[in-house]
Amino acid sequence: MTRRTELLRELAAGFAAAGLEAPEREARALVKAALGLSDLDLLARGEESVAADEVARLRGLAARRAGGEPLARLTGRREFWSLDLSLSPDTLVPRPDTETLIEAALEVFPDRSAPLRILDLGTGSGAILAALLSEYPAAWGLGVDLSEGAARQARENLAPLGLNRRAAVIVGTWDAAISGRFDLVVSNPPYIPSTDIPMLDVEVRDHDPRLALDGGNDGLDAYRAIAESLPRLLATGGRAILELGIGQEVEVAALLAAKGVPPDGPARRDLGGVARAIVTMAL
Ligand SMILES: C[S@@+](CC[C@H](N)C(=O)[O-])C[C@H]1O[C@@H](n2cnc3c(N)ncnc32)[C@H](O)[C@@H]1O
Repeated sequence: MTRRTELLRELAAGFAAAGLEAPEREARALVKAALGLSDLDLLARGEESVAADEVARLRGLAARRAGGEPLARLTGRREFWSLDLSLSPDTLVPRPDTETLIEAALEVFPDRSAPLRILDLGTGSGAILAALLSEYPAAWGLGVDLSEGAARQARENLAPLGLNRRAAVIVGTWDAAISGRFDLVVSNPPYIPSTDIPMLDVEVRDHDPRLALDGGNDGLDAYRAIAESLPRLLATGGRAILELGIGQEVEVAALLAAKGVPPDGPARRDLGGVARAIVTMAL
């Protein structure tokens, strides 16, 4: 018989030996997610036993976690903007930093009842689109992704949230299949320079799809394509909000300005102080 506390200790010891940064926290997160338990279940009812088949399952998951597989990949789920999203191998794990884009949107479009037309380029799991539609109940949105698997996943995430009636997701390359204008164009494009990809943490390099990471030689390919199309995609008064990789603000601002859609000021910073969301001036 294995008690919850014993299992936690065993998994944490394995994670520490594997060099994970926060072994106890990781063990708690894995046990909670895999067994559907709360912090209270672990704290106040830690002496309860775990069934042998569950222990075996958890040991298997822990071995994968110790090998560098992110928790979100093991559970197939990730929370973004308090929305519970499903992942597939075709989707990036949405990052907390990306919530800076949602905050920027709420700042520049403060009227929550506005019937915004929203375009999310490279929608992946649909995280950004779902968060925006949940904040703007009268808005309508279109998600685009080159990956068919990601587009399918985005649709599967929008439906249980009741957002599919106000959204469509299509497969395509950036704006190729799109006509019409939008009040808000958002994108978290792939922005890692191709040659940096082998140096990324194993959790990212081996578990996020390459299509979601690779921004070409200098990391800016997607921004060039998006900047080119913004003038024909934005409606009067429209704004674009683009996520930036570390140190990309100056170059992306110049790309946008060159196409007549300059930033409205400094990029909004994420919680780590990184210039993360660049916002264009209203057209
Ligand atoms: C960094 S991920 C962002 C995913 C999601 N929006 C998020 O923030 O979690 C970039 C997304 O762009 C998509 N993508 C890459 N190249 C593309 C292209 N040429 N046209 C459209 N989408 C593309 C990828 O498949 C991936 O889903």
